[in-house]
Amino acid sequence: MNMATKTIKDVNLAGQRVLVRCDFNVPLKDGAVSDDSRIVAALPTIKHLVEQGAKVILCSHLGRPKGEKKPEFSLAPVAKDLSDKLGQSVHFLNDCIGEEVEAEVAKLKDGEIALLENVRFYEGETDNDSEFAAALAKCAEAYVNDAFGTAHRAHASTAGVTKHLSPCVCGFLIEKELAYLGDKTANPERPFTVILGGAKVSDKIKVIDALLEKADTIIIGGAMAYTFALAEGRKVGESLSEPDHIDTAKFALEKAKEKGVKFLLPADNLAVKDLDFGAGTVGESKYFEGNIDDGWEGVDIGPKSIELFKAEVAAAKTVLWNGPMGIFEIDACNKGTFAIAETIAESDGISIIGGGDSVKAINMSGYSDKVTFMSTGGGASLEFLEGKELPGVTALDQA
Ligand SMILES: Nc1ncnc2c1ncn2[C@@H]1O[C@H](COP(=O)(O)OP(=O)(O)O)[C@@H](O)[C@H]1O
Ligand SMILES: O=C(OP(=O)(O)O)[C@H](O)COP(=O)(O)O
Repeated sequence: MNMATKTIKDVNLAGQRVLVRCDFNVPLKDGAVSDDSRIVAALPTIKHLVEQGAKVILCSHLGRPKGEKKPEFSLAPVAKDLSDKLGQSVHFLNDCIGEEVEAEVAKLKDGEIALLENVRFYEGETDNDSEFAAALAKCAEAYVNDAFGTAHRAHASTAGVTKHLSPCVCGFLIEKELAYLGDKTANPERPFTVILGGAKVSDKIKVIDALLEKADTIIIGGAMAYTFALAEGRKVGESLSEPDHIDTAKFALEKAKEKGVKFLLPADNLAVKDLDFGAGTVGESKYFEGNIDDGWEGVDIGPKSIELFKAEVAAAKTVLWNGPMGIFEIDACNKGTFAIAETIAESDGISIIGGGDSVKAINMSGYSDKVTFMSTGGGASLEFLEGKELPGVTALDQA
C-alpha cells in the first residue's frame, strides 16, 4: 500500500456532505442482488460515516451500460439491499448529476444516506470528463473512495472528482485490501500459482507479462483460454475470444518458456450449442480436446484439465485466482470452477480470490470460509500485483 495515502481515520467529516465511491457492481438476478459480498464489504465505511454524523452520498457503477440509461443496470436493487442491511433508509436518487439531485442531497440530515444512480449512465464517467466530474462533485464537499474493485480505473468518480472536493481519503475497504495484498504478494510463499479465467480477456491478458516475473505457475481457463488456443493455431468454434490479443498471448507463451514458468492451458473443454444465459440452459454438449468445431461454444474446462489444474493448485503454497473457469452461473457449465474451488479449499496454502464474479463463484461453491482472503477486486488486485499505481488511490490526498 502507498502508506502515505490519507484514510478515513485521518479526518472528521461530521456535518459534511461526503461523496463516497463504492464498488456496487454486483451480480443481479431477477432484479435483486444475487451476491452481496461487495455491499457487505462497503458497510464499515458507511457505518463509520453515519456514526460520525456525515451526510453520506453513495455512488457507484453497475455493469457496462456505455453511457446509456438502461434500466437493467440501475442501482435501485442495491439501495434496497443496503437499507435492509443497515436498518436505515437509503434514499435512492434516479440520477447522479443535476439540479434535482443537488436539491435532494441538500435535504439530507447528518447521518442520513443517499445512493445516486449508476454513474456509467453518462459517458463522461469512463472518459473521466472534467465537466462530468465537476457536476458529480457538486453535490458534496468531501470525498471518500472505497471502491477497491474499480481503483484501477481513472474515471470521473474514482479520479476526476478529487479535483473538486476536499479532503479526499480512502475508506476502510481500500485500506484493508492494499495492506493485505501488499503484504502477501510482495514476497509470496512459493510455489506461487496464479489462475486466470473469466470473460474480461482484453483487460487481463495484459497483466500476464508482469505475472511471468512473479509467479512459478500460471493456469489459464475461462474465455481467456480461447485467445491462447488461437495463438497456438487451434480452432475455437463460437467460443468467446479476442483475436486482437493473439500476439500478446503468443508473446506470453514464449516468455514463459524462456523464464521457465509453468504455463498451463486447458487440455480439454466442454462446448455446447444453444446456450441461453437468462434461462440457465444449454442444448447439446460435448468435450473437445484440441480444436473446437464450428457451431460449438467453449463454456468450461473439461475433466482432463480439471485433473491437471488440481494437481498444480494442490502443490502451491500461495494461490491467487481471478476469473471463473467457465460460465459457472449455468449449472451445466460449473464443474471446472467448482472443482478448482474445492481444491483451493482443501489446500493448506494461502489462497487469495479476487473479482466480483469469482467471489460469487466461490460463495456458490460453498467453500468461501476455506479461502484465506477474498478480494473485492479482480482487475484491481491483478494491476496492484503487477506493481502499477492504482489511479483511484493516487488521486487521493497524500500525507
Ligand atoms: N468460456 C467462457 N465463455 C464466456 N464467458 C465465460 C467463460 N468462462 C467464464 N466466463 C464468464 O466470465 C465471467 C466473469 O469474468 P470476469 O469479470 O473477468 O471475472 P471477475 O468478475 O471475477 O473478475 C462470468 O460471468 C463467467 O460466466
Ligand atoms: O467488477 C469489476 O472488476 P472485476 O471483474 O475485475 O472484479 C469492477 O467493478 C470494475 O468493473 P469494470 O471492469 O467494468 O471497470
